[in-house]
Amino acid sequence: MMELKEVSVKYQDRIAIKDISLKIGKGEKVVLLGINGSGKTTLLKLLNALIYPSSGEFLYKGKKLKDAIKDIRKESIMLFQNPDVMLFNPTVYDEVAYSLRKKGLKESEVKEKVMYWLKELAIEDLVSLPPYKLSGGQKQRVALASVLAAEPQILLLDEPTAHMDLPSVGRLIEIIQKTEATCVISTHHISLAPELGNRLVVLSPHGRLLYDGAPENFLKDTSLLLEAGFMHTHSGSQWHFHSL
Ligand SMILES: Nc1ncnc2c1ncn2[C@@H]1O[C@H](COP(=O)(O)OP(=O)(O)OP(=O)(O)O)[C@@H](O)[C@H]1O
Repeated sequence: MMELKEVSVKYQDRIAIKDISLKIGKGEKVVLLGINGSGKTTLLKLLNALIYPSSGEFLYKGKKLKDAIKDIRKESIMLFQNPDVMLFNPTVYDEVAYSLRKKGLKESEVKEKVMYWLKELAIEDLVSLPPYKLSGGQKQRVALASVLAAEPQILLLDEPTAHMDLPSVGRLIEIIQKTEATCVISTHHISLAPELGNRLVVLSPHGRLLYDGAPENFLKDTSLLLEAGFMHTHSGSQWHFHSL
C-alpha cells in the first residue's frame, strides 16, 4: 500500500530521517516508536504527503508521489499531535460531522455516525460544547472521533495517547484492533507499543530505521533498547528501562 525507498528528509541543514526503507501493507497496524526528535512526526507527514522526500522515493499503491497526491488526500488522514490545530468548528458535533457533510451525507446519516463515534470515545456529553472549552484529553478524543468518522483507508496517528487517561487509551486500542484501516501510530511510550499494534518500527535518535518486527523481540533486546534511547545509565553503573 505504501512504500518508502531509501527516503531521507532534510529540514534546512538538519537531517530528520535518513535512508528509510519500509513497506506497509493493507490493514497493517504499525507502531512507530522513537524518543523525542527521532523523526516520528516527519515520517507520518511523509506518508500523508504533507512533506516530500529530500532524497529517495515514496510509492503509494505502486504510484509515484506526483501521481498519487489526489488518492492520498482522499484516502489517508493524519491525526496531529496537537489537537488544537485540528479543531476549528463551533461545536464538537460540527467538528465530527465536518468530513461527513463534506462527503454529502444526509443530515440523519451524519447524526448517526457522529453519535456513534462520540459514544465509542465516551464523549457524548461534550456534543454541544465548543472545542476550545475542552481539556487536552477531551480535545484529543474529539480530534480522533473526527478522523475516525471520515472512515479513511489509512489512519496516521501522531502520539494519539499523549493527553489520554487509561480508559481512553483502552478504547483507542480496541478501535485500532477493530478497524480495517491501515494504521500507523506513533508513540514514545514504550510500554504501549505492543498494545497499539503487532508490528513495531523503531527509529534511532537520529532518524534511522533501527528495528522493524514483532514488538516482543525489540523489548527483549538490550542493545537495541540502548541504541533507541530507551535505556540509560545513572552514575555510570545501573541500567534503567524507560517504561514511559
Ligand atoms: N519544520 C521543521 N524545521 C526544522 N527542523 C525540524 C522541523 N520539524 C522537525 N524538525 C527536526 O527534525 C527532527 C525530527 O523531528 P520530529 O518532529 O519528526 O520528531 P518526533 O520523533 O516526532 O519528536 P517528538 O516525539 O518530540 O514529537 C528533530 O530534530 C526536529 O527538531
